[in-house]
Amino acid sequence: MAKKQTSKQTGSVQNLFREWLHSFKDVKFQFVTGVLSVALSVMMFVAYLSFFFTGAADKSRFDIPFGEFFTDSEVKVENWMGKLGAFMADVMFNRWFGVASVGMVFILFLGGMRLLGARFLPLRKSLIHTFVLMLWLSISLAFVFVSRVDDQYLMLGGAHGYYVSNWMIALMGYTGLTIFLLVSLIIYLAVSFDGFINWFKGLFRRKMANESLVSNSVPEKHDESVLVEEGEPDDYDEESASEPDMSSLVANEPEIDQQFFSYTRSVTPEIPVEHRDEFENRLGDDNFRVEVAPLMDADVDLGDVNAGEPLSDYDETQELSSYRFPELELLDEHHSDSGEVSNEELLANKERIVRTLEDYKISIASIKATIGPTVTLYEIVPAPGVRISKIKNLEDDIALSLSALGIRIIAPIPGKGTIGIEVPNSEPMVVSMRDIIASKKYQTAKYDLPIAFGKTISNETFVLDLAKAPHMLVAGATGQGKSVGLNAIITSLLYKKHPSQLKFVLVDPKKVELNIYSQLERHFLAKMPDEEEPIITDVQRVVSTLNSLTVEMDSRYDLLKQAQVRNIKEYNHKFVKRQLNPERGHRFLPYIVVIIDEFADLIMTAGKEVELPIARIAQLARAVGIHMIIATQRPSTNIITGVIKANFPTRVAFKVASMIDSRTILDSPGANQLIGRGDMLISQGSDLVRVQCAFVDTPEVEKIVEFIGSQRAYPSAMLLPEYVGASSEGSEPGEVDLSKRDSMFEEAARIVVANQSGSTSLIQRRFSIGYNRAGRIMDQLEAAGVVGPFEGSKARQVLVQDEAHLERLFSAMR
Ligand SMILES: Nc1ncnc2c1ncn2[C@@H]1O[C@H](COP(=O)(O)OP(=O)(O)OP(=O)(O)O)[C@@H](O)[C@H]1O
Repeated sequence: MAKKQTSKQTGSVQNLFREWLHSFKDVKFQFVTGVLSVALSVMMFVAYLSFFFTGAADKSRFDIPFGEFFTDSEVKVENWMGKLGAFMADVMFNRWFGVASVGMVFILFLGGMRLLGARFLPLRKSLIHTFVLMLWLSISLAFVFVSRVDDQYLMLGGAHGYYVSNWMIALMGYTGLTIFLLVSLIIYLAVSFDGFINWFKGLFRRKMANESLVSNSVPEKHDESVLVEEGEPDDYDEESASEPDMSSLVANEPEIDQQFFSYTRSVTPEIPVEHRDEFENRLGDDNFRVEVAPLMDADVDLGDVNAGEPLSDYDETQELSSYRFPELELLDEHHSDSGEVSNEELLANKERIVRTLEDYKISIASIKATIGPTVTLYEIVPAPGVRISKIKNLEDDIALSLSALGIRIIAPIPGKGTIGIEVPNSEPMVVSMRDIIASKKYQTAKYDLPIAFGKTISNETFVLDLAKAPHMLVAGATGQGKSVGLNAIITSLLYKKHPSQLKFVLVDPKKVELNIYSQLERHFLAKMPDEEEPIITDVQRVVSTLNSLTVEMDSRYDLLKQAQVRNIKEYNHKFVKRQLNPERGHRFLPYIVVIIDEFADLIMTAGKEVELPIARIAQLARAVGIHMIIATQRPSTNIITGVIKANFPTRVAFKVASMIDSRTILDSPGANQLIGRGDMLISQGSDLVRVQCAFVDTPEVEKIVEFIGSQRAYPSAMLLPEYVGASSEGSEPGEVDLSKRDSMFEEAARIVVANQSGSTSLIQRRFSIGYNRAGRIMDQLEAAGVVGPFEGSKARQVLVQDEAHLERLFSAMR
């Protein structure tokens, strides 16, 4: 009884606390609090500033009793903010943290401005930094000025600094405290600022390098004075100064590479371009490290060596280095009224399950309940000799006796040998996206494309990697949570990925569902060059965008082949390590996630035209980082065809109308028994997991989009390659008018002959032109007899063997 009362009291305290938290979400409340905080911080700052000039004069006033000080109008002070100001400043300076108390004013101002909608700095980080600095500064100032306290009107370190430093001096002595303060400052800087450690190490390295250069023998060809004066590269040592061994350069030895690279980087501009090419050819196509070769060239004047820092890894985020990831505060906490399953409910359900089974002469050995957000799983161990199929057949009867919709029986639970009965909770809980994003599982997930879907039946956060999925089919009857699910997918990717690492292609024939994301155009979206709208709604545009994605896919495969890697991850790793030369068309490849809402509409209107490119992308695009998510309301076999199904191994089913629909999407029944509102089944191969989808409301998505959209962006959306329909690729060469050759015709022919590859994407890449124009040039090359006819996905055959032959062909044409 007493226990019940205590839990009731705790519940009401929790409710009060929740209400209090909720009041912060009220816009008026936020505005008023914001205005008050900013005003108070300004007043405090003025009082604080004035204290430096008026503190001495006002000091004696504080001897007057507190009540009298404030009530007696005869008592006057000098502070610019009057008695209140004098009092506040005295408290801040002398009783709290001394000069460092200004940190509190700063935080009050920042918090107030945030409530008014202005974001200068991240609030939480600023709070932590300010607090740490306040403590440190207060102790340090008190320590340094410890003997000069009594006759001063202001204690620089405040009472806090005074007492703590005195206590620490007694504890570890003056020397101990000095070391403590210095070390704590270094640790703080190292933890808080990324560049600090390198800078700190650099202090010692530079010193050591100088010493070693002065005292040791330096290879003769180096101009010692210049090297010493300009500072050595970080990892300079004698070994790297001596003649490098070519084999060590080619072998994958990162440290050595770095040394040579850093050492020779600034030499490279001195090497004639032809010279560099020679070495590049010798060492292999795309190896950035080949530029070290000129180090062996005795003619290079090393007197000009500008010993720079080692060339660090390529940072794809550099262009938008100031980009801030969305903050957790943008998401709301959604609390349903209760969401808790009472003991009574558990016991009653258990009783009913046991009784129903007994009615059918099924006895059980034990029963265990696991409470999930919307469903409770009762795990039954049947008594020996009971056939599982018998229990499964009673599904409807048990559902009837529990008078609950959406009972699902799992017989047996895979890997457990028990039978599961999932019973919906009478008061389902809403799983907030905020909780899922804040969860350790999502935060620490090392996935390439983490999707935080929601919570499983045992209340665990469910996160999957879209990069491994690798394509996803989402189905569910209208109003069962599909749109919320898509928003959860996009949100979880936005919270983890930088705009340089991920692009979305959003297709929304309904025109309303995904339109909300159009503000992300210049950060996260990809589109065709001539496309005006960032979200694709027109069916014909969808067809060309999908085809353009297949072109992008092919061109990514070409890049992977040239880089001799198997997938996007290895490719990007090589690119980041600067082992792939951007001048040879290499680029950092962002993941592309294609989301198609209402796939049924598309198939109905465009049929095979969309099905074929989708199937092609789904079959091949995984390795090159293109992933598809298609959603539909109508999971019938004419929409989700065999081809589509075979290529979309991850299936997500919200509640559907019938068992047939469930079979179409999941290959098994179950989705028809879900309870709706985000209740879903996720199938990955043979696994079927029931998950309550995280809830993210439209205003939250708007806030996230606004947060990202208002930041500095790329000049445009990522441009997909242009697509020319198959008809123009395969057009008759006779139709091409060679008197109107493209201005790049000759250059393109030379590249094709030099590479002995008739690939349109090669021309497109080399000249940075659209696919249309590159395709036209290729047709002209065919008409001129430089390349053979179009051969599908393969590059065309090159008919001209060398440049001399080509030149003869040109002169015949002129
Ligand atoms: N994960 C969830 N948790 C709680 N409630 C949800 C969840 N998902 C959806 N709902 C509720 O269901 C309603 C309908 O969801 P949603 O708009 O996602 O359905 P839908 O399947 O996309 O419908 P339609 O196909 O008609 O667009 C939401 O407004 C919300 O109230």
